[in-house]
Amino acid sequence: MILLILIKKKNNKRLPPGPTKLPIIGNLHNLIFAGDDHLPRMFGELAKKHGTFMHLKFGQISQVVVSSSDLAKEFLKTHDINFSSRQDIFTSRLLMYNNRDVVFAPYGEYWRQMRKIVTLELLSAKKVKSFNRLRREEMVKMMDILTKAARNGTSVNLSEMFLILNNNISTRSMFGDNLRHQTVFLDAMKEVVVLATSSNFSNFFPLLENFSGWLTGMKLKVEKTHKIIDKILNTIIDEHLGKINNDNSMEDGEEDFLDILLKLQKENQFGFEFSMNDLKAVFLDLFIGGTETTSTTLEWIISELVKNPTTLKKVTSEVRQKFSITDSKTDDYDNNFSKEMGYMQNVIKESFRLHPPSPLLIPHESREKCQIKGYDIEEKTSVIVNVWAIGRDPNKWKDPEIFKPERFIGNPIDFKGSHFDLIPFGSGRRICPGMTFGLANVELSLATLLYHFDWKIPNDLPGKDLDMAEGFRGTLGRKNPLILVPVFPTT
Ligand code: HEM
Repeated sequence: MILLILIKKKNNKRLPPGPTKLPIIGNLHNLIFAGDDHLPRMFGELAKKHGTFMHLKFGQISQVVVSSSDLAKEFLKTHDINFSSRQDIFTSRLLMYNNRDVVFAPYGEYWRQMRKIVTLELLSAKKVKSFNRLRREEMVKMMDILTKAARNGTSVNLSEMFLILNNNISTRSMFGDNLRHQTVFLDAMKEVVVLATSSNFSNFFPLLENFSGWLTGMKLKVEKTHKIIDKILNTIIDEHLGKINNDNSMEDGEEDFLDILLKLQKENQFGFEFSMNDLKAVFLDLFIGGTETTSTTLEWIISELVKNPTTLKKVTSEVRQKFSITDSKTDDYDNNFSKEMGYMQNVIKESFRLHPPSPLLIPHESREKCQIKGYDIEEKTSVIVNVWAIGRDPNKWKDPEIFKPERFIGNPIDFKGSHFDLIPFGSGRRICPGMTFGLANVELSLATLLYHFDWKIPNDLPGKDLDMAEGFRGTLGRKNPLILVPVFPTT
């Protein structure tokens, strides 16, 4: 009898519609058949059949996928507090010191405090500005390579170059100019990024994670990578500790992220126990959060501009009129310099609309059961917001597949989190805290690239022939690298 009541109760739940679920695996077959190649598109296609509010089951994980701006607002604004947690997944737990970072920390006091510190002490507008000199030096390095290529008429792999540029800016802001550690750190981090973002069996069957992690060899792999990273971090931290102990006169503007975290820890400024492992977890976040997202953004903007020569001409003309060469050379140019370049801002918005680097945000998790639009959402449901599909929604955007920055002229919509048709950084409590840092890199790089060079495809192919295939690897980048020839402007 009790069993019957329980079954009845269970069946009474009104879940959002979704594709047929198979016993045990649920909808894992949908994932397997689609491959990992383009998850946002796969979810977008399923939404066309089952609706913008969809329920799936991946192994043991109950999953909701939302694909409209109205629903995004429900989850990220109206019910934000309930959906501000994260799933406790196997790989991130092992890599991120038991999820003591910001990205993967569950909602709670620890996450709130850490987020406050990251936002106010590390990624504030003032701190971002303090890295202007460093950013400018990295631009000069990039310019040297491009100038040589322009002189020789050779092509450059811009995808690789943008990744190196943003890696360098990240590592230098994080722990200074130690090139020896920079190379070792970057090599190990490549592996961490792959492991942290890859979907794997153990994450779908948490109850079996020890067994499956061992069976697939994933546990061993993650533990090995974690050990390597931990060792490198310990060395970098020891050196910084030595520096701080020997020199208490460090100016605000000279401090890198690690200096600040260690200082706060030493002064016991956290108001709670903040161990060395906690510090290392937050430190890794800043690198993972900040590099690929930013280089992918640049990659897509330049791709779309080369593909659309009229837009390229228009934005180049604006940049060459308004971006003074001294902007990139003086130490204290204002980060607001690009606000004067209204059309360039629209180009960036339009690129975020079509190519959000983090197209499914980072999955949120419900803290308790609730009802949305008459559907039951259970506790610990994982929520994916398909920002990629929202940006291409034909009900919201005219000619959604066409790159047209003009659509933003006289249109107040921006990407700061209050317009749900355009949320590349998310919205609400979990919105990206690194927006200012990321945009500073994107804007200065873009202005520099357009100010100094014209761009063409190798073998003088027309822009419309540029390959624009997308490849999803946690971030949504180009499937194939962007290879272009820089040309000195003739006027
Ligand atoms: C163009 C550049 C960037 C884009 C498009 C981007 C996008 C995002 C998105 C979509 C999220 C998830 C929001 C959610 O869960 O709803 C996120 C979270 C986060 N990002 Fe970024 N990001 C960028 C740059 C950065 C940078 C430069 C940093 C740090 C240096 C950073 C650090 C973080 C952190 C720590 C989180 C986790 C926030 C939390 O869970 O509370 N991001 N970002």
